[in-house]
This record gives sequence, C-alpha cells and structure tokens, in this order.
Amino acid sequence: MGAGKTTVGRHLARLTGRTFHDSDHEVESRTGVRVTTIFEIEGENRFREREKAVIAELMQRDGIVLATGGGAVLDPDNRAALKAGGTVIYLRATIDDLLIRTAHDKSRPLLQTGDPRAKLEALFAVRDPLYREIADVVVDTSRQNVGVLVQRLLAKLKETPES
Ligand SMILES: Nc1ncnc2c1ncn2[C@@H]1O[C@H](COP(=O)(O)OP(=O)(O)OP(=O)(O)O)[C@@H](O)[C@H]1O
Ligand SMILES: O=C(O)C1=C[C@@H](O)[C@@H](O)[C@H](O)C1
Ligand SMILES: [Mg+2]
Repeated sequence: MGAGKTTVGRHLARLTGRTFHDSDHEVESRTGVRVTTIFEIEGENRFREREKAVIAELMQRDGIVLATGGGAVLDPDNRAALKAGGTVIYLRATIDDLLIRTAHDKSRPLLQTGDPRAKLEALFAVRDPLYREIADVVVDTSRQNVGVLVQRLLAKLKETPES
C-alpha cells in the first residue's frame, strides 16, 4: 500500500500507449462505492473475491497496464494469472516511505489503526516474498520522483524479455 502502483502505472501506460486499469477503481466502479465501504459492509474476504474476479477479467485483455490492489498478491490464483498473462513489476518501497505516502489518506481501511507502522511491517513480511515470487522486474522506489522512476522502469523493461 502506497508503493505507487496506481501513480506509476498510470504514467507507464501513458508513456507506452497502453490503457490503464486499476483493480481497486474497477471494483469501486462496479459496486458504486469506495473500497472502505466494501470493507465496512461486506468485510475483507468479500472484497478479495470482488478483486479476484476483476483481475481475472482484466488479465484477459491485451495492451494494458494493470495496477492491482496491494493485497491482490496474497491469492494464489491472482499470482498465477498475473505471472502467466503479463510482465509483473514489483515496486519496492521502505516502510518509512510507505508511511509517509499513506499518512494523509483515509482510503486504506487496513491502515486505519493506532499503529500503521506495525501494520505495514506485518504486511510487508508476508507480502514481500510473494511479490518477489512473481516479479519479472523489481524496482526500488525510494528517494526519487515518479518521472525519474518511470524512466528507470522503462529502461529495465527494455532489458526484460517479452515485456
Ligand atoms: N516514487 C514516489 N515518490 C514519492 N511519492 C510517491 C511515489 N510513488 C507514489 N507516490 C505517492 O504516494 C501516494 C500513494 O501512491 P499510490 O496510490 O499510487 O500507491 P498504491 O501502490 O497504488 O497504493 P494501494 O496499494 O493502496 O493502491 C500518492 O500520493 C503518490 O503520489
Ligand atoms: O494492501 C491492501 O491490502 C489493500 C490495498 C489497497 O490497494 C486496497 O485494495 C485495499 O485498501 C487493501
Ligand atoms: Mg493503488
């Protein structure tokens, strides 16, 4: 959460002439409510089902950049679909950066806790190996603006077969 998937994904799509999709936005447009409301009313598990259905559908399309939600990687079917159907980019960030980037935004229900640092650390411990498992490209996102980051990412993608 806060690594920059939505922000960087949108830039990357613009620069590569692809269509941008974001699984959180897609779930929101299909339900007509924000992610926070889905968590409140239906719970995280039902959100994960909705997220999975959207990712399975979007992965059928060609010529897109897809930003997933931060927790999509937890599901083995999502990991398999992403790995099989696309070039997977892991935007890696430090806990300090994630804290700063998410601090003023109430739209992430899992971080609405008294100790967001501890929550981010716990999520990172579980998710970092899963992101690594499926990533074709790993990019460190710390201490650089999005424009520079996307240029570095484009250079890395050029060296990546079939990207
Ligand atoms: N490389 C970066 N440097 C500084 N700020 C950044 C960088 N990447 C993203 N940000 C900022 O961090 C915030 C969170 O970014 P973004 O919403 O793109 O993260 P995300 O990975 O999509 O999060 P989520 O998993 O919750 O969907 C935004 O305000 C964005 O402008
Ligand atoms: O990291 C997560 O588990 C989440 C990240 C967001 O993108 C949203 O999908 C939701 O807030 C959950
Ligand atoms: Mg996002």
